[in-house]
Amino acid sequence: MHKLVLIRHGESTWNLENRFTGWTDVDLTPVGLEQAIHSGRLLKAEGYDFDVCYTSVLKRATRTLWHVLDEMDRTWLPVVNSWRLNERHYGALQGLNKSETAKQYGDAQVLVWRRSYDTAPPALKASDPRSERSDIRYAKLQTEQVPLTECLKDTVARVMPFWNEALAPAIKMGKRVVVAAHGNSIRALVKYLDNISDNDIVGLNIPNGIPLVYELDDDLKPIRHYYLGDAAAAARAAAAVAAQGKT
Ligand SMILES: O=C(O)[C@@H](CO)OP(=O)(O)O
Repeated sequence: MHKLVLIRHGESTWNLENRFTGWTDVDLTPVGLEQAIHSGRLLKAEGYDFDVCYTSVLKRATRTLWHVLDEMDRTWLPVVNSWRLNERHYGALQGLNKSETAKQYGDAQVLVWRRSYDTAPPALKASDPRSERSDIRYAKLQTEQVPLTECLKDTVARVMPFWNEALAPAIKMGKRVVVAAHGNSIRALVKYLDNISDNDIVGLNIPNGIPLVYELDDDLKPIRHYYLGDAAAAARAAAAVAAQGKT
């Protein structure tokens, strides 16, 4: 039996301000930092240890991982950063307030933009100053690989090669893996792992800064999964994420 630990980053400044974030590289708030530290303490207290760590190229996730590892006295572990674990790109919504957007377009439309499987938010123009296409961290990618918007289906399509080529082989080799990523890149992984339908994935929300443990069999099929710590608090935090897009 393998254990895979997934952690969504701690609260970010734009989570606090309730803004669509996507690939915008905002930092953790003091609360987010505490959530990361708490996750590290919890993992250590529960006897977890890792051999290799994976995260995105966005600082809210990398910093979350660093603090988790610091608390576990494991800052020396190898860390692989991949853009494939980045948050889903939020297109022209990046920077907008979620509940103001719901007031303008309605709760139902914002739910579609936030949680539908295959409807992407309006795209950024490539010339928009918010576009990440000129960001040096993506310089080695083909232009079209740096999205101008994404639906979850698009995120699944770019996360899955990373699962197949990096995460799954490492887990199969017996390595203990932790992934510090984002609400929607984790939803993409969970959709695949639990074979969640396109309709049911709409209801899945991942809370900030709480380790989500997947127990996997030898074929990497999930046996069960659970949040570490207070399960009721994790459920409340997931419900609060769901409510962020309402008026
Ligand atoms: O804004 C975002 O990039 C994500 C995660 O914070 O938000 P949502 O939960 O609305 O998909």
